[in-house]
Amino acid sequence: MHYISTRGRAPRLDFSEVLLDGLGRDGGLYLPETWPQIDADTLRRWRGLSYADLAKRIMRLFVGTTIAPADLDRMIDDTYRGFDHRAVAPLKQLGPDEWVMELFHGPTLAFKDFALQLLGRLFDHVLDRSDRRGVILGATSGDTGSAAIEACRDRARLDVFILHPLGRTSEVQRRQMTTVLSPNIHNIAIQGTFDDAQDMVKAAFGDEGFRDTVGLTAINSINWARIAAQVVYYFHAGLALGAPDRPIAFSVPTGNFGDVYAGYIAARMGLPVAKLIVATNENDILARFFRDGDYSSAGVRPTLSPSMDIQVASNFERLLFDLKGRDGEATAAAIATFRATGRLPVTPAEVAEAQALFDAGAADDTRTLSTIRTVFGETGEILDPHTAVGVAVGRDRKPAGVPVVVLSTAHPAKFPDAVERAIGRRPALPERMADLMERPERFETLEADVSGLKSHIMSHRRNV
Ligand SMILES: Cc1ncc(COP(=O)(O)O)c(C=O)c1O
Ligand SMILES: N[C@@H](CCOP(=O)(O)O)C(=O)O
Repeated sequence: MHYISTRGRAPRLDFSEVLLDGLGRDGGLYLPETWPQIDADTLRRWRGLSYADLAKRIMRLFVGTTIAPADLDRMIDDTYRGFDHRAVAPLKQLGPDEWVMELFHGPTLAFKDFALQLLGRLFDHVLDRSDRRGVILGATSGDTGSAAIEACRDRARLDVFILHPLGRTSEVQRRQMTTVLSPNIHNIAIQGTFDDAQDMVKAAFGDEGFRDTVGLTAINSINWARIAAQVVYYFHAGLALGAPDRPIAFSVPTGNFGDVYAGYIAARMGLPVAKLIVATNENDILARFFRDGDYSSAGVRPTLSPSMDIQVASNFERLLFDLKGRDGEATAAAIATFRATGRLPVTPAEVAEAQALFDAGAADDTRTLSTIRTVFGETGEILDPHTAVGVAVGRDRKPAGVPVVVLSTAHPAKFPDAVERAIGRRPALPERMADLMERPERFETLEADVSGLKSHIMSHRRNV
């Protein structure tokens, strides 16, 4: 399996290279040269596999021969053994034809653990094999950061620099990052938004000298390996509900377009997906695109679902590449126009092609709170605000006669203030995190300026 860049000017790489390189050297994002295919008979045979055994089969298609199967299998077993629920990604029925897939049973209580717990192990394996060291640089709106830190803390070959937007995460999210005092972990609060932080990460990758000097590696979903690992749970849910003999829809709370893009890949690989419902909060650039073809930037507004307070959705470029007929030049030109004018040029035919699989909607904070309240009243289940956005939009846009699985992306205890506003009770953190609010914190604050960031990394990395 080989990988190519959405902008068509970066070298073709194998999985291990893509894992370490992260972002293409032409500024593009890597994706497979061709989509692996899984036929209906194979899917039927895979019914009933454990989560880890399914992950081994799917990840092998993406990893190819660059990692020995026995090593990959061992890393996958270790990864999902660390989850708190025996089913790893359990499905819970909320109502007729409506399910939530709980993706928050990993160490940091959000769906990011599915990929990042595996990535931590993959990084170690590949760096060890080549006797190299690396610097991870990532941006977070709250959940990727803690999942990356948990996965990579105390790893001898890695330094980890995580940028979060100052004051724009929940307190639990911030503390999950800043109370990890391991010497290889460096938390930085940026005076700006998540979009500013993500731009800084991309700009640092764009400086080839810096990138090569420190051995820069990505943990955001710009890294293909992140997306690959997230494809697995779409198959897991689909198989549990009757795939390949029954199509299902997914409603996915969306910000950076990584999670729902993994669903798109599952569909491209052969999972019968009736619709992928893109559910945003008031930061609705993606909902506007899939409803009206309008991908135009607007300022980021803080909401009760802060992890989705994003208006430049990184992975959208991967879908755009397919919509543009896999033409790297055309994709690069469209992104450059978006950057220059704030509006993405797309044709009506491209929008129609996207709408064949995707639908979308947005839910504001009032709707988020009322959905948490309603679902609690109906079922006793407590949703986090991101999942509530997924349920609200899923209910609005549900295709008739098709079961909808809402991706439940975070544990409600990560957002106790929002949940309390909705139902008057604060969900408790798991016992292992009960003292989180008392633990000492460590982080630096920097301006949203990439040269300051690069100097900070040069002077704080240990791997020299
Ligand atoms: C809890 C939660 N839900 C949903 C999302 C949106 O996921 P994506 O950015 O992959 O669209 C995120 C972060 O991005 C998140 O942390
Ligand atoms: N919501 C994310 C934003 C970063 O997204 P990623 O999937 O590209 O890492 C977060 O919690 O940080």
